[in-house]
Amino acid sequence: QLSTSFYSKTCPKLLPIVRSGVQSAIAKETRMGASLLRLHFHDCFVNGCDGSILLDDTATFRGEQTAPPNNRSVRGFDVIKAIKSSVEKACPSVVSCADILTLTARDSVNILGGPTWEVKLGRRDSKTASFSAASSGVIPPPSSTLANLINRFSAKGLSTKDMVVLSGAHTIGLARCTSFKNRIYNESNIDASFAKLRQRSCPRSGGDDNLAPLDVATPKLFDNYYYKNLVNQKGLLHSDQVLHNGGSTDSLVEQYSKNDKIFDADFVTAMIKMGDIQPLTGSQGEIRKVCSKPN
Ligand code: HEM
Ligand SMILES: [Ca+2]
Ligand SMILES: [Ca+2]
Repeated sequence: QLSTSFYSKTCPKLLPIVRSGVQSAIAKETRMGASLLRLHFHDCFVNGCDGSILLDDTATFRGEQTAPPNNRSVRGFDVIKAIKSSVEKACPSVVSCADILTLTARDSVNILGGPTWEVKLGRRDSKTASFSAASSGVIPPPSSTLANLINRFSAKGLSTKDMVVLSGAHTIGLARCTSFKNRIYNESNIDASFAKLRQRSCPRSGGDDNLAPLDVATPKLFDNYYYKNLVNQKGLLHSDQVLHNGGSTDSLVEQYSKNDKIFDADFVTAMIKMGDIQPLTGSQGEIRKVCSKPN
């Protein structure tokens, strides 16, 4: 159903409009590339890539933005809003927010030094969002075991390999102290000097919103250092280090740590698969005029 040429007649300028919006957002703040990539992941894992995460809460509706995996953590809504308004000027009521979000994820990866690929388009927007689905554990928490990560991705039709390679998105961006505190104080499969370094800005008590880079080596570049860190026991999240902790995914992590080309190629394949999760197509859903609310 989805196709790379979906808007080629109806909105021929779409791709350059989105790319320049992402470019200027990243020029203002590098982290925004990471935030947009994560937003797409958190959209796709909750009832498919349908823009549901973009819907704001109202007095009578609680959507996904305040669910535990998202609350005080996901960001980038203003950038999506600005890009959508440029797209609406060029082609009113034609392009879905779900597709715009998918394109921003692709452009973010590429602008920060990663690969690019052709994005399949034609997703439509949901008319609602689900606080309960977003809170149910479909998006795995950072305390996850390897078995839980494998299961959660498998439930979305993604393989263990897809899970390991998509986790490589943690080559960019930041995490809050609360997401890694237990690991840096209580775990033993962590490089001692790395744990000390992170403890400096993440105290045992308090500081929960203090930020640290997910990739200690090259936090602003989309590369394979995430995997090199894991081999050296410098994964920030518990859910990062379980990918290289004597289990079934060690060899894949080692392969990606040594070969950036294979990482890029497998990442592209897995991103396309993730973008294919349960899209609304045809006459399902709608094309929102504003991404934060249903028409
Ligand atoms: C494998 C399971 C995953 C877990 C358990 C996980 C967990 C997390 C956590 C806890 C954070 C930090 C949030 C905070 O402290 O505010 C984070 C950040 C991030 N995640 Fe994941 N994640 C996973 C997979 C993914 C995937 C598949 C992608 C994208 C393809 C992704 C992209 C990101 C990015 C880019 C950031 C940084 C965001 C920013 O700086 O704004 N993650 N993730
Ligand atoms: Ca969704
Ligand atoms: Ca990096």
